[in-house]
Order: sequence, then structure tokens, then C-alpha cells
Amino acid sequence: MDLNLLYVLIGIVALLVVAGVVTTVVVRRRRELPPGPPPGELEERRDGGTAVQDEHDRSTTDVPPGTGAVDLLEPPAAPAPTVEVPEAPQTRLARLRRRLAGQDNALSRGLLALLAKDRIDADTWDEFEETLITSDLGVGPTTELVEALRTRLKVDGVSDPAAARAVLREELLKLVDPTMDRTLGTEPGTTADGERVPAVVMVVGVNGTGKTTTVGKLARVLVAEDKDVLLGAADTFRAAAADQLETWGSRVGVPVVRGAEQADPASVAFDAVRAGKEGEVDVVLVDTAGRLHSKTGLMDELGKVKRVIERTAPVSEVLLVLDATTGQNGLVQARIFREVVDVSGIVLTKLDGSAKGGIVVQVQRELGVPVKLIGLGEGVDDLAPFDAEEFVDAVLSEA
Ligand SMILES: Nc1nc2c(ncn2[C@@H]2O[C@H](COP(=O)(O)OP(=O)(O)OP(=O)(O)O)[C@@H](O)[C@H]2O)c(=O)[nH]1
Repeated sequence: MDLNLLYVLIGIVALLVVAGVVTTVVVRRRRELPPGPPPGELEERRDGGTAVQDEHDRSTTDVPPGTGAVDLLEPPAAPAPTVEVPEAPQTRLARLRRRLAGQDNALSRGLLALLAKDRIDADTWDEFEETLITSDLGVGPTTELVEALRTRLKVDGVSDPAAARAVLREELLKLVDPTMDRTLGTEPGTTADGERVPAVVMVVGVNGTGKTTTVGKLARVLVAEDKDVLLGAADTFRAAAADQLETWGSRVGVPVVRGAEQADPASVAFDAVRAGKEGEVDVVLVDTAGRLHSKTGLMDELGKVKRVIERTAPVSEVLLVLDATTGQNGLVQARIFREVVDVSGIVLTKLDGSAKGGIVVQVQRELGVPVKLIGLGEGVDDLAPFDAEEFVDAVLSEA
């Protein structure tokens, strides 16, 4: 064989061997790569998903470093903040108006039924009176309202339904009392030594009235007003209460000071207010344990919590939380709490599930303290500053 031909043949065989080896290596490496999602899909999820989903994507994609597949991804972005923006307080009562209005509410029903009559006879007045009492308006305010309406409708000879409604609105408003100061004490103050201290709001009440929920919702109201807030979980009696508060706080970026389970509530409250002062926050909200108003020991403990807080900063508000559905029982609780701590405002919760809107008037009369906030549902922003005019307009509206 020609020597040149032999060299050419050896060259071709060598080339074929090298090509075979290279192909095998490439195929092997491809097989070793995990089956990651196509690049388009990854991009899409990164853009549209929430931070929590992003976190999940990163942990489940599990691409080993140095495989080349990571080139498809940009470096993982820092998780987007999950802090929520709560609804502004001004729009809340308007949004929640429907929950106070119409046929589901005894007060509203009684007022609307009266307005619907062509002629108001003795039976109608009796019926009206009865509905007002069922709505927990109380005997005194009911009698006053009925007397005032009877006189004015007769004297003024009001037969036009719109004029009758205006009279009713006016008289009802007098009972709800628009002159009461309902502002919340949430401005930081200065001690006698010239030190800046946060406003301190204590939230008190019997078990299950909605204290912890109210603290969480109120934190959102204050955050919406651009205030720096800190929560004190001084309900060390119910273990879950502190966890519940942490959940509320974390959603709006508000820190929580908590103690060990069964710790002394006064010491947790003290630590919270201290931390609030050192951190220069505007408001410290202190959640306290629910207590039976009949248990003297627990009630004394509440007085102690307040005194201990006052070593650092004055308590600017003591909000008593009352469940509107408990009616007269709420009034009994209110009287007893007032003896132990100076209640400065009432929070009426669960007005959404109650036909007893009249309790607003009764409780204010009983305590001489204004209703400052009302709870109108289980939604996170279902707490509204109380406004007498908006309240009256809501119960006088049909839906
Ligand atoms: N419908 C309705 N439910 C509410 C309202 N406020 C609170 N609740 C519910 O009432 C229940 C009790 O609320 P909590 O905040 O746990 O009550 P608490 O007073 O802290 O309870 P304790 O710690 O046991 O004293 C929860 O299921 C809340 O969702 C409201 O305005 N409307």
C-alpha cells in the first residue's frame, strides 16, 4: 500500500475517535443536569409572584452551583417586603356603613319603620319604643327620644317624610352626643425631666371581647397615620395572645415586646414602655389579659400594670373593650373596670353582628366616657374611629 494513503487513513480514524469521545462527554454532562424549568417560565414567575412565592421558588429549583444552568438565572433578588399598607382611618366608617344599617339592626329597623308610616298612632309609638329598648338604647334615652319626637312632630306638624327624618336625625344625634372629645391620646409627650416618652395606650376588658384583635387593628390605624408603634404583649395568661400579636405586628412592620409564658404582666408592660422610650416610638399599645370582672385579684393586677408603666411614662389612654352583643352585661363590666383604672375611652366591638347599636348611647351615659372606636367585623381593617354623625347617618340609611 502506498505509504501516503496509509497516513491519510490513520488520520481519519484518529479524528473519528476524538469526535466520539467529545460527544460522549457532552451527552453525559447534559444528563447530569437537573430538569430545571425553561428560562421563560422562571422569568415569568419572578416577575409576577409574591416575595413568599419567590422564596419557595428558590428553595425548590435547587440548581447545583457550577453546572452552567445557573447562568439562566440572575442572582436571586432580595425578598420584596411583605409589609402591608393599612386602609386610611377616614374611609373606614363610610366603607363599613352597610354593616350598621338596614333591617338587620334593631335601632335602624325601628327608626325606618317609624319613618315609613303615614300616620303615627299610639300603637306605632309603643312599637317604636319597644324596638329602641331591644336595641339597648336603654330606658332613659328611649323615653327621651320618644318624648322629643312626639312633641316636635306634633308641634311642628311634620308630615313630610324627609322633614320627619331630619327631626329624627337631630334628636338621635343629641343622644349620641357629637360634643364628646373622641380623639385618641397617641401623641408622644415629655416628662418633668424633659425626656421624650411615647404615648401609652392600655387595652383592657373581659375575656373574648376582642382586646388582642383591637390592639392589632389599632396598630394598623396608627401605622396608616404614619406613626411609629410598638406592641406590648402583657396578656401572659393566654399563651396564644402574644403569638397573635406578633402576627398582627409583623404584617405592618410593628415590633412586639413579649415575656415568658405566665410572666408578670406588669414587668412585660414595663419592658415594652421602656423599649418604646428607648426606640423613640410614638405609641406603645399594651394588650392585657382578659379577666373576669368578678375576680378581685385579677382586677388588682390591672391597677398594678398601670402603676408600673407610669414609672416610665404616663398612660395616655385606657381603652375598655366591650362586646356590643353582650348588652347589659357589658355595662356591668364597664362599671367595675372604671373603679380599678380610669377608663378614658370605649371600644365597642362586634357591632356588625349586633342589633344593639343603642348600646353606644347607654354606655357613654353610664361611664361619662366616649366611644372612641368601633369594631365592625373580623377583617384586619374593620375597626373605625367613632363619629357621631356618621353613625347616626348609617343607622338611618336603608342599606
Ligand atoms: N364580628 C366581629 N368579630 C370580632 C370583632 N372584634 C373581635 N372579634 C372576634 O372576637 C374573637 C375574640 O377576639 P380576641 O381579640 O381574641 O379577644 P380577647 O379579648 O383578646 O380574648 P382573651 O385574650 O381571651 O381575653 C375573635 O374571633 C375576633 O376575631 C368585631 O368587631 N366583629
